[in-house]
Amino acid sequence: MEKGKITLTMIKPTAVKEHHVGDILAHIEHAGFKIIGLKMTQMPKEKAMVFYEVHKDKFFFDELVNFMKSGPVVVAILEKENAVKDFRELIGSTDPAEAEEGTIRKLFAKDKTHNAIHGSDSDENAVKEAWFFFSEMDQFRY
Ligand SMILES: Nc1ncnc2c1ncn2[C@@H]1O[C@H](COP(=O)(O)OP(=O)(O)OP(=O)(O)O)[C@@H](O)[C@H]1O
Repeated sequence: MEKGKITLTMIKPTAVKEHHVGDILAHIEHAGFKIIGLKMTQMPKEKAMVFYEVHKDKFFFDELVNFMKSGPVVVAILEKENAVKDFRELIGSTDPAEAEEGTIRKLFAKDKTHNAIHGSDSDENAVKEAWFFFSEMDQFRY
């Protein structure tokens, strides 16, 4: 797993429940990202709290954690040059009302909390988040 070339994404519970997993993964692959790790999982409250720890003092933290633990998520490690920056462009703004046309959040998000998808915000966090969800044998080179 090469820092600078990977990002971590998570398709959030509402998008999974509404059967958008296939469409979202197709969107990601068509944009040139290679899936090098992939799984469905459900985070217990403690794990969701750790994942979003940087937001623990924000007013939306409880709502965010409760939402993220509410159902299965699909997590993937994605590989591409400039993965973090390019992926954040592909997903669009946190608030879907502000997201550009054609972005994943514009297409599939409902509101700021139920915003369909996560993307790492730095190369450091991408690596950290990849190890948070995937062991060595679940990360692939091909
Ligand atoms: N003002 C807000 N009201 C409600 N929820 C919010 C707000 N700001 C952020 N969030 C929630 O917290 C998550 C993390 O916030 P962050 O600022 O890191 O946005 P992001 O990087 O676009 O999203 P993510 O980390 O999920 O990729 C957002 O995806 C969103 O679900």
